[in-house]
Amino acid sequence: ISHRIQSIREINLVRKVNTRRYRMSASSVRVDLDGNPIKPLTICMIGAGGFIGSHLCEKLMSETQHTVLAVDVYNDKIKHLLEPDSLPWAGRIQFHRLNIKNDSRLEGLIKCSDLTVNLAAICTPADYNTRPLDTIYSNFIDALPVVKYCSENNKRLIHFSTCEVYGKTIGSFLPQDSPLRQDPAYYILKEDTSPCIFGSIEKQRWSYACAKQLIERLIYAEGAENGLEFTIVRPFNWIGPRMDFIPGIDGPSEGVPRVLACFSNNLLRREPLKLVDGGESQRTFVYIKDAIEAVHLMIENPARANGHIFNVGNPNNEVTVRQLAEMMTEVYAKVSGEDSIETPTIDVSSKEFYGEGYDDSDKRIPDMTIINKQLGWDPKTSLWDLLESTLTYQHRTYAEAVRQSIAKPLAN
Ligand SMILES: NC(=O)c1ccc[n+]([C@@H]2O[C@H](COP(=O)([O-])OP(=O)(O)OC[C@H]3O[C@@H](n4cnc5c(N)ncnc54)[C@H](O)[C@@H]3O)[C@@H](O)[C@H]2O)c1
Ligand SMILES: O=C(O)[C@H]1O[C@H](OP(=O)(O)OP(=O)(O)OC[C@H]2O[C@@H](n3ccc(=O)[nH]c3=O)[C@H](O)[C@@H]2O)[C@H](O)[C@@H](O)[C@@H]1O
Repeated sequence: ISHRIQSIREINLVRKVNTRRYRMSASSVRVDLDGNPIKPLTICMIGAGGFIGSHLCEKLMSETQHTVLAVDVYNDKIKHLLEPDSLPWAGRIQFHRLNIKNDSRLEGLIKCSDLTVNLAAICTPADYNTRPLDTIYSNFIDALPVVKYCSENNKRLIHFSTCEVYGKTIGSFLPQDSPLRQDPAYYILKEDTSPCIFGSIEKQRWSYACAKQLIERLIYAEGAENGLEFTIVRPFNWIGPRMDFIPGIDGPSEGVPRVLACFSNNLLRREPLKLVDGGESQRTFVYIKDAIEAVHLMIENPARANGHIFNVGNPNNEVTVRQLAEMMTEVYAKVSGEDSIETPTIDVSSKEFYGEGYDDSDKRIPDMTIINKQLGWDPKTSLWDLLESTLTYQHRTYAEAVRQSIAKPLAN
C-alpha cells in the first residue's frame, strides 16, 4: 500500500508541475482542430515500451506538454526518453514496470490520468496458432480490467484493435475469374459496413482477430450502455524503426517476428527472403510516423474521436508480399551498398513456417472516409520512401552486430 501511495504522490507532483508550466507558457498554447486551446493531459499508456508506444511517447514528449505514465514490462525501446534527467521533457514521462495481468497498481494509474491508451497485446502471427491461449488471454481477458476501470472512473479510453478483425475479404470467396473481384465493394474494408470473416476454429490463426473483435464489442457496449468515452484504432500494417526484433540479436534466435523484421533479418544475414505460400497475400503498409500523427489527432480532439472506430492505414501502398520482398531487396542494396544475393527469395509452405492452424488475410485496403472526415488525416509517405528510411535504420542498428554473431561460431 505504501508503495502505491508513494507512486500516486509522485504522479500528482508531476501533474502539478506540468499544470504550472502550461499556465506559464499560455502565450504559445496549441489549439485543436476546432480552435480550442489544448490543455496538458496525463496519459496512462499501457504497452508504451513496444513499437507503436515508443513512437507515440517520442511524439508526445517532443511536440506536446502532455505527461505520460508509461506502463510496460520492458522499457528498452523508450530508454532514450527516460534518461538522462537533463532531457527537455524530464518529469513529463514516468516508467512503471508492471504486468497488467496481475498488478493492483493499474487502477490507481488509470484513476490519476485523464486518458488511457491501451497498446498491450500479443500481436505476432507466429504466436496466434502456436500460443492461442496466451493470445486470447492477452487480447481479451487482460484488456477487461482496463476497460472496466475506465468505465467505472469515467476516464476516456483509446484502445488498439487491429485490421485483422475484418479477416478475409468477401471477394476471396468468389471464383478466381469472377469480375466481381475487381469491384471495390468486395474488398475495401469499411469500419461501419464490412463484415468480420474468419476461418474455422481449427485455423487458430483467428484466435487473435476473434479476441480483438470481442473486446471491441465490449468497449462499444460500455459506450452505449454506460457512457464510456472511447476510440478504437484499427492499424493496417504500421511499419518502421524499432518494430519487433532481429532474431539472435535483440530477440530469441528461434523467434518469428512480423514480416518487416523477418525480411530485414534475411537481408542483414544475406540469406533468401522466405515467401509464405508463394507470397501472394496483399497488404497496405503505412509509415509509423504518419500513423502516429493520426493517434496524436485522436488524443487532442476527443469531441471528434470519441465513439468512433478508425481504420489507420495507407491505401496507396498496396503490394503482394512477393513485391514487398523484391522492393526491400532493392532498397537494402541501395542503403547498404551491398549487391543482393543470387537467389533473393525462396518459397516456404505456411505449415513449415508457422505450423498447423495458420491461415491468412488475403487483401487489406482500408477505407479512409471516416478518419478523413473526423480528423482530416491522410497518410503521406510512399512505400519506397518508408522502406528507405526504415532499412537505413535497420542497417545502421544491426549490420555490425549480425556480422559479429555470424563470425563468432567460426572464431570458437
Ligand atoms: N504494429 C502494427 O501495425 C499493428 C497492427 C495492428 C494492431 N496493432 C495493435 O497495436 C498494439 C501495439 O502493437 P505494437 O506493434 O506496438 O506491438 P509491440 O509488441 O511492439 O507492443 C506491445 C507492448 O505491450 C507490452 N505488453 C504486452 N502484454 C503486457 C502486459 N500484460 N503488461 C504490460 N505490458 C504488456 C509488451 O511488452 C510490448 O512492449 C497491439 O494491441 C496490437 O495488437 C499493431
Ligand atoms: O500489422 C498489422 O496490421 C496486423 O497484421 C499482422 O498480421 P500480418 O500482416 O499477417 O503479419 P506479418 O507478419 O506482417 O505478415 C504479412 C504477410 O507476410 C507473410 N510473411 C511473413 C514473414 C515472412 O518471413 N514471410 C512471409 O511471406 C505472412 O504470411 C503474411 O502473409 C499482425 O497480426 C498484427 O501485428 C497486426 O494486427
